[in-house]
Amino acid sequence: MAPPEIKVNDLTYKFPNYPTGIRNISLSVPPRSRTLLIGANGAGKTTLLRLLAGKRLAPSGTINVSGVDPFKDGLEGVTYLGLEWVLNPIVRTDIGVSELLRSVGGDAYPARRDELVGVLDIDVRWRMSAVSDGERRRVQLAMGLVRPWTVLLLDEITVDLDVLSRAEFLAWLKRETEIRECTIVYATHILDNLAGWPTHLVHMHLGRVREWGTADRFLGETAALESTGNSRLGELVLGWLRKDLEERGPRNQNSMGTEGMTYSVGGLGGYGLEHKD
Ligand SMILES: Nc1ncnc2c1ncn2[C@@H]1O[C@H](COP(=O)(O)OP(=O)(O)OP(=O)(O)O)[C@@H](O)[C@H]1O
Repeated sequence: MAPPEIKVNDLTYKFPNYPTGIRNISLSVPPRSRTLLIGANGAGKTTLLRLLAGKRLAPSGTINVSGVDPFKDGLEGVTYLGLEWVLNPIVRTDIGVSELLRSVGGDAYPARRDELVGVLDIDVRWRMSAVSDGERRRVQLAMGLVRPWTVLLLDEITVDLDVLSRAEFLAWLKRETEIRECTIVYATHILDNLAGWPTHLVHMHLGRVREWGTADRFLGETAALESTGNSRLGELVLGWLRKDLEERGPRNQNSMGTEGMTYSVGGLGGYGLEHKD
C-alpha cells in the first residue's frame, strides 16, 4: 500500500442548491503526521473531511489519499469518524460491549481490542442501553478504531469524554502514528491536552485554507505572546479566530428586517452571495 499521505490540489466543492462549500484548497499531509483542522463554526472542516473520506464527490484529480481517489476507488484502511457515525442507533440498544466489539471485527485484532478497552477505560460488561453519554462514546471509539486504519479522519467526536479519558485517548492516537505507518487529520475546537500533539496545523476560514504548515512553525511565532494561562496552541487559535471574525463581521449586519428574511451566512461570505430561506 502507498504511504498514507493526503494530497489536495485546488479542491473546490459547492453544496447542491446552496452557495456554501469550500474553495481552492491545496494541502499536502505527510505520512505519520497528526494534523489539526482549526476554524470557526462553518469554516468548512467537516466538508473537507467528508470529501477526503470519499463521502462526497470531489472534482476528479483534486484529492489523493494513499495514492487513490477516495470517491472513485473506495478507501481500504481509511476510517472516518464523524457525527453520522456517532448517531448510529445500534449503540443505544440493549446490546453488550463484547458483542458490539465482535460485530466490528474485534476478534480479528484481540490485542488491539484489549488495548483500546484499557486506554478508553471500558467495562466489557456494560449494556449499551444503560451507560452514560461519555461511556457510550468510549465504546464507539473502540469500535471505530479497532481495525488498524492507515488514515484516520476525525471530526470532533471526543466532546463527551472526561478530561483524563480524552488525554489518554489522544496519547494513544499519537503513539499509533509513532509505531505504525499511519496518519491522522483531526477537526476540533477543544485544545486542552493537545500541547505537543499536532505535527501540522490547518487554519480554515470561510471555506478556504487560510494557512497551513508545521505546528512548530506556527507555535514558534506565538512564543512572544503574553501569557494568559492558555496553552500556546490555545493563544494561537484564539488569535486566528478573532482575526477571522473581525474580517467577516457580524453574521446579521445586513439583515433580520423583513418577513422571509434575507440573511448573510458566514460560509456564503467567501462566495459573495446571499441566500433566502
Ligand atoms: N448539507 C449542507 N448543505 C448546504 N450547506 C452546508 C451543508 N453543510 C454545511 N453547509 C455549509 O457549508 C459551510 C461549511 O460547513 P462545515 O460543516 O464544513 O463547517 P465546520 O467548519 O465543520 O463547522 P463546525 O465547526 O460548526 O462543525 C457552512 O457555511 C455551512 O453552513
